[in-house]
Amino acid sequence: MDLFADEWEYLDNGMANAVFKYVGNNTKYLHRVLRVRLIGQHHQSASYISTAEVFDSIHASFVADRSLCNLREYIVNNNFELIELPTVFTEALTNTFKNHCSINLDERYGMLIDNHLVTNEHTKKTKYSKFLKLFINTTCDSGDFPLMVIEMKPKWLYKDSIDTNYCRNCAYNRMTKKITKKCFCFNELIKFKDSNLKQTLKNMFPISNDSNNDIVVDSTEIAKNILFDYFNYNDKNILNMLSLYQRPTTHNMILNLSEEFMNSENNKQAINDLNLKMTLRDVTVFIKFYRIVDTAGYLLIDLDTSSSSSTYHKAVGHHQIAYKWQNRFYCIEISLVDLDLKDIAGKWRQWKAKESSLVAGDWYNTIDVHYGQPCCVLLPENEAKEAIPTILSG
Ligand SMILES: O=P(O)(O)O[C@@H]1[C@@H](OP(=O)(O)O)[C@H](OP(=O)(O)O)[C@H](O)[C@H](OP(=O)(O)O)[C@H]1OP(=O)(O)O
Ligand SMILES: Nc1ncnc2c1ncn2[C@@H]1O[C@H](COP(=O)(O)OP(=O)(O)OP(=O)(O)O)[C@@H](O)[C@H]1O
Repeated sequence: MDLFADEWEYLDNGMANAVFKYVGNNTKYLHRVLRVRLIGQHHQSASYISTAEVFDSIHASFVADRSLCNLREYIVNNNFELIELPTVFTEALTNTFKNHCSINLDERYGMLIDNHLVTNEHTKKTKYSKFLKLFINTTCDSGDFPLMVIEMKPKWLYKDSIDTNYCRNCAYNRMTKKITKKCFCFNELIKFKDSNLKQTLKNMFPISNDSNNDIVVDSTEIAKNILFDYFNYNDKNILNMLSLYQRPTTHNMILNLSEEFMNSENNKQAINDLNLKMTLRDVTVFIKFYRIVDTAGYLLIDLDTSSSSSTYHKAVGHHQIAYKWQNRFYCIEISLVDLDLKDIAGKWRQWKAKESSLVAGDWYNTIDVHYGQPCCVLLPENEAKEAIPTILSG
């Protein structure tokens, strides 16, 4: 056995999983995290979805199935690996980290994933909201630019109806008081009429008055410029792609769910599709930034200088793009994690109840001046179709 609890460090956890970072010397686990299931509401119920099932569904839905091929490389990039966890290891991990989380000891498997947060004691972490975090390693390995990582949970990236004032994210955040004053909305990064992408990026990453660290201020500015180029000129950007695959196939899909619909054999495909859409409405996106220089200071990637944008860019793949900004070269690398299949049989009633509360409370419409003006007004469906490519080529 080569798994030892004292070689793992607790990183974070959500509702269903805890994530541990490897800090030992075994090359097999270097730069990887281990994701294990927690004891939760449903961990002993018949509808519990195990790590092995999550792993198989990621493979079946996002890797083997070509219909979601525009997301494939953001997922393959994680190098997901299913590993069997010896009971002694899980027990030791549970004991060591019992103050942080309660691991499900019945689970036989964990998932190894590439570590996207290469944090250390020099990392400055800024949590702008529950849905947006920025990590900057203030020690610069690569030229004078630090390694930066943005972690975002963009949630629902479309509007079901153009007639409502707020999108689901804004309506839901107001209803649940998760966010009481809006600074930005992820839907503003999706192309829409009169969008002001530069202002949105400013609102997303405000420079705090007490920030006297030049590296943090300068690198955040560079990252904002690169992100502007990425969201403005790249129609196949990750948020456009998520938006495309998240959209419901019928109007009021969740509100119309019923026992009859859920129990009908004829609806199996529609139910699986909805489950996939709900999974994609709850994913995490990591965007890593670094400067490209090799040890001798030479450029590693030839850049396409014919681009119309102010920064020059070249796609190594959709998930990895090189940019030139003020005569320096940077790379962004994008990964998609937390692609857990939902327990649809156990959850659809909650989803319907949430949607009913949003509608009953008129949260999509009533304008709340304290929260901020709604500016998540998306393009009408016919124009949106033109803005977002529907050709699903690889
Ligand atoms: O209902 P939502 O939109 O609040 O989403 C839940 C998430 O809340 P959030 O919006 O991130 O604050 C919630 O996130 P947190 O654990 O609260 O960070 C879960 O992701 C939950 O999914 P699951 O039960 O773990 O499968 C999510 O539940 P699902 O609706 O995806 O089933
Ligand atoms: N590959 C990774 N590299 C680095 N950190 C990670 C990685 N995957 C997850 N994390 C961190 O661990 C946290 C919890 O992980 P994760 O989102 O998978 O848990 P979860 O229980 O599924 O969350 P949720 O309840 O939101 O669905 C994330 O917010 C992120 O900060």
